[in-house]
Amino acid sequence: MDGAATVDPMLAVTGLRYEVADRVLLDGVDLTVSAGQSAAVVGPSGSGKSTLLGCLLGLIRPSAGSVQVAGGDIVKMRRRALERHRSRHMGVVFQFGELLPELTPVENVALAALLGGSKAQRAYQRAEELLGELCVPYRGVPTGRLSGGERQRTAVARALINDPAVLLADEPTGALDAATRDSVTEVLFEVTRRHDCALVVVTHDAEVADRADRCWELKNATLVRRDLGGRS
Ligand SMILES: Nc1ncnc2c1ncn2[C@@H]1O[C@H](COP(=O)(O)OP(=O)(O)OP(=O)(O)O)[C@@H](O)[C@H]1O
Repeated sequence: MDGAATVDPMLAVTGLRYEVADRVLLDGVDLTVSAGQSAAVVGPSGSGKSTLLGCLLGLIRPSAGSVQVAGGDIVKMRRRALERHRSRHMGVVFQFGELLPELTPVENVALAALLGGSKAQRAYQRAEELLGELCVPYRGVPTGRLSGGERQRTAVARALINDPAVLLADEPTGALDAATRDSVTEVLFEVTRRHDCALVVVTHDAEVADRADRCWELKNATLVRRDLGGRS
């Protein structure tokens, strides 16, 4: 959908329901995130956080509810339209980066733009800019040779390359040591503000959850607001 930059909230989830086997994993889940804002989703293992993220990405189709991304309801979209919408308006950072280790960081980041339909010169130029902004060194060596933190910053650059309205992160610091975790956390929240994205981060990491504007716990299939040390 064009003109997404003017649509806010960038992400609006309403009445989401999903059941698997005989268990209801999501029931009446509502979540709204505006441009430049962040929401953390926490909860015990098995509570359904990955399932929720799958619904937000359009990889899992809920049995009820809507997921408005940049003004378009992805639940109602057919596969091709959904893939286009996702590539155009959503960026994802996974726990282990999910980058291609043989490609350079520039190639990994540019690839997402090329798949999104960008011209090669523009894709590579933008990839260089983003990697510079996120302080990824050695942009010409295979990504597999970078440190864990550098790889995650490359993954953040890749998530940003198509100027997404919505940024989703699944345990982005889960595989990092404490010092690296802090720098990746900083980058994630900083780019959310600078690039005016709506960020949803699923995390077990209290430090990450604490940085978000809002924190929600997935409990008994619904999202319950968690207090962040007195912040509202
Ligand atoms: N297709 C499926 N068939 C059967 N059970 C499923 C299916 N998908 C998810 N589940 C179950 O639903 C529950 C929620 O899974 P989910 O991966 O969303 O939890 P989670 O909160 O992300 O857990 P973790 O923090 O460990 O990653 C789990 O008990 C899982 O085994």
